[in-house]
Amino acid sequence: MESKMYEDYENYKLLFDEILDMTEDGFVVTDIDGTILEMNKSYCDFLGTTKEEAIGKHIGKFIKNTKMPEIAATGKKEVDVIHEFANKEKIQGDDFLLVTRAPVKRNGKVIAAVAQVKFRFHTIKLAEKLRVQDQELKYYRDELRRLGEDKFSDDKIIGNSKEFEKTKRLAEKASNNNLPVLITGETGTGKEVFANYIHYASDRKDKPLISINCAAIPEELLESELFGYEEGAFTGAKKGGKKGKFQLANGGTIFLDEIGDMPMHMQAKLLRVLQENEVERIGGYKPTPIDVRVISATNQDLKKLVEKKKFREDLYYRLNVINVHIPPLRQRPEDIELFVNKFLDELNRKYKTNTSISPKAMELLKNHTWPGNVRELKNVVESAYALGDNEMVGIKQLSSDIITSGKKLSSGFKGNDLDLIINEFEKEIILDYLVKNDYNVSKTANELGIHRTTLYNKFKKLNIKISKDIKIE
Ligand SMILES: Nc1ncnc2c1ncn2[C@@H]1O[C@H](COP(=O)(O)OP(=O)(O)OP(=O)(O)O)[C@@H](O)[C@H]1O
Repeated sequence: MESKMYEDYENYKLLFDEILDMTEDGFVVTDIDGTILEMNKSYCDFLGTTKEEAIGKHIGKFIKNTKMPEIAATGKKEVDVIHEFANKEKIQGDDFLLVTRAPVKRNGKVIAAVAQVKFRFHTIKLAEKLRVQDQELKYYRDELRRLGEDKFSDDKIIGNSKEFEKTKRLAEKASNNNLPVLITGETGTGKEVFANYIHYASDRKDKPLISINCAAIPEELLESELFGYEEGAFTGAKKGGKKGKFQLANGGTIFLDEIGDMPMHMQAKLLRVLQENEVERIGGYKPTPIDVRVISATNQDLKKLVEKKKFREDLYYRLNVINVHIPPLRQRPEDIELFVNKFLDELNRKYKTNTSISPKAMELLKNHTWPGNVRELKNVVESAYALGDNEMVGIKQLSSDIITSGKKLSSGFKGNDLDLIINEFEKEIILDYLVKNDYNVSKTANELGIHRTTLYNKFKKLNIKISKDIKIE
């Protein structure tokens, strides 16, 4: 039975329009003379017109060599014929179209003509465009990987002191297997740099390296961050649940930074994951198998934490299969110069300058004890560079603690007379502070923590003359 809707012309038209606009092919309906009765959006777009503009006009206005009146006149259908455009200037790139045209008959009499236009060439071009884009994407992906490798390749890790070379060789060995690695070292020694290096030198390099700082995440969130949760696992749980870092790192590496700060109950859960090689999301009942290489790092003495019962002994042994220890900077002063030059190079490249460092300033940096290690050194170089005049980083740009700590170590004993040595040492410090403070005596006295009069007395005793011509380098 014919639906009421089909009897209603207006409803039928709406339905017809909707269907026509769904297809990417072009459709046109004309009366027997070629006046456009309907044209869908795809075809309008293709011809650079609109429905409002086209309907009621003769099709020849848009397609000069149109065959629609001919179809109506002959009453013959044409399937998938090639149509070459005469008015190319209007057409967006396609010279040919595949067209099916048919007369519409009622009681054997032609009442209209319809045509379906397949934008095949359009599609072929689109496919070609996609192929080119795909190639580009592949190129950039490879490039990114190459950059990643480059970033963490052996020679990008600064340091060639004997101690440091040992560490590098161990890390290189670690990258050839899948065993757990524990990286130890004081803050700022480059533990994260090494975790990156091990991952990108391993055959997991094309898979993710996922890092998590166990100290930075609130205790109550750590479990869901590491292992994920199912939908509805707790109030506020995201729809669809959430993958944990272990799942995200599947096939790759997880870097558990500051592992010494992991709460005891999480340590038990972590141990289970490492033993079973599977994770269970919070609120889940089916564990998921995982293949993840674990690298952890700490600046704490985990052994001591084990003794104090703050770290599980079984977990400690499971994580510490390969121990990569990074020596503090003060134990490898030979590397300091390399770092300073590298950081200055980076700044020069970034800001297109040519700043160098004075030998005296370099000497002080080499003699500083660097409690904050490489991170501290990097900050010092950056701030000295920022304070300088773009040509030279000198003592003036260094902070007083670097000058004093550097001096203490650098003033080797040059004579036998203790007073003489002390005087020489004192004179050097005062001169450095004077230069740093632009020969402002009050400021210098203030920074040295002595009275101005005392400072003047020292000038006399040490034969220091206040003049900007004083050369200390
Ligand atoms: N050998 C190295 N070569 C190049 N850059 C380094 C090296 N070691 C450290 N750095 C740089 O020093 C800074 C600190 O390094 P990183 O964050 O890896 O230290 P960390 O030991 O993980 O510190 P923390 O214990 O505080 O987390 C970074 O800017 C890093 O790029």
